[in-house]
Amino acid sequence: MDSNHSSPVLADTAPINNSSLGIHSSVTSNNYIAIPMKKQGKVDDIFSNSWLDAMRSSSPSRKKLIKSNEETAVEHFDTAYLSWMRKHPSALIFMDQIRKQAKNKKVVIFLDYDGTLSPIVNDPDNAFMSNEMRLAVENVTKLFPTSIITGRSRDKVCQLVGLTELYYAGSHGMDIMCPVKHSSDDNHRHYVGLSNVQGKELKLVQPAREFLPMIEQVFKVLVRNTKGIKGTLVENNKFCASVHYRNVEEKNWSKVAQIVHETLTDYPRLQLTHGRKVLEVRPVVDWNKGRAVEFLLHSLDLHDKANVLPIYIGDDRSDEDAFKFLRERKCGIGILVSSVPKDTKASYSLKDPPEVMEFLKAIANLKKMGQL
Ligand SMILES: O=P(O)(O)OC[C@H]1O[C@H](O[C@H]2O[C@H](CO)[C@@H](O)[C@H](O)[C@H]2O)[C@H](O)[C@@H](O)[C@@H]1O
Repeated sequence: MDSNHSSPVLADTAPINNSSLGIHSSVTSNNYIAIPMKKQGKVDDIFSNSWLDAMRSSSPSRKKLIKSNEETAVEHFDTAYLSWMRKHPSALIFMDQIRKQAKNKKVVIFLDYDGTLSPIVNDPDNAFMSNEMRLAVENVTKLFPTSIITGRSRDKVCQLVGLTELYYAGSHGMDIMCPVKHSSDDNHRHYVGLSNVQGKELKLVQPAREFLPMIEQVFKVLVRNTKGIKGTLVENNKFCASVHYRNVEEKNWSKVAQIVHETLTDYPRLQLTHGRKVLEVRPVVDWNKGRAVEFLLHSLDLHDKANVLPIYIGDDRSDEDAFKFLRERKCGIGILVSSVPKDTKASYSLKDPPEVMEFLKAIANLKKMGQL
């Protein structure tokens, strides 16, 4: 691979038309789903098709070993994974290529939390990062400007990460705490206030602030409406509400989808995105993890393409907005964390959080040895 952007660009839209029902929904490359303004026809059909497909594919598990004979256990899936890795090579194996791209540039690190720094677990409250990972992140923050960009609320992720020398963007980038900008700030309209954290003056930027009461309301409605479905968990992520179905029996997934769908018909200013076994309800605003990366680069005065190399590591569909931003910017490295082949705009891949940790250690070592 000769550049940051040599993997194929994906088709922008995978249309899902239920035109016979008078409903036109589509999943875009950003994974936003248009919510039909009014219900028509048999809504059940919708959930048995597009939504359910998206729900099933949201967090695929690795296929089990299939023994082809006594001696060999062939993991058929590996063939597909290896072929996918030709397009999205391992950032660890291709570290030297990354080092060359970063040479004489200021590296800026962006990290997603769940599935990137912490393993995916059944209970979101138990998604802890290991102490070794925390140390690896801490070492990186001492060498490179580093931000965490997550779907979780900013408060929650600050608590989970527990490090102060980095910047946090919660609610898929809609709640950013970052340095006070030195030069012109074209996003000043999103500015909410100043905060003093351990003697450092930081500013708070919340582009969807007006939606706060609406999200609080829809959160309560979703909790009430999904109460009867065993295993459902609704999480309040401040500027979005996440409806988890990881612990719901698959036969009930269509019920979860239907409830979320019906709830959203009362909220035309909210939209739905899919994450890993989670339906994310968020405001219809032109803001996402990609916009957050762009905003942070400006706030850190690190938007100069000639001298700065942003590296973004994430595992989920919402991270695709950041990968897309870097790809379109033609400067930056997107790394998808996945142990299965996935459509992505990232250039490189890492298999799982332990590999992310190895990558963070490796890039920190290169810097310490003066090779970056
Ligand atoms: O942007 P992220 O940091 O990746 O956050 C996305 C969502 O992550 C969390 O949910 C996911 O991880 C859980 C814990 O491992 C898992 O149980 C769940 O199935 C995953 O979807 C978090 O709980 C959500 O609020 C975030 O939006």
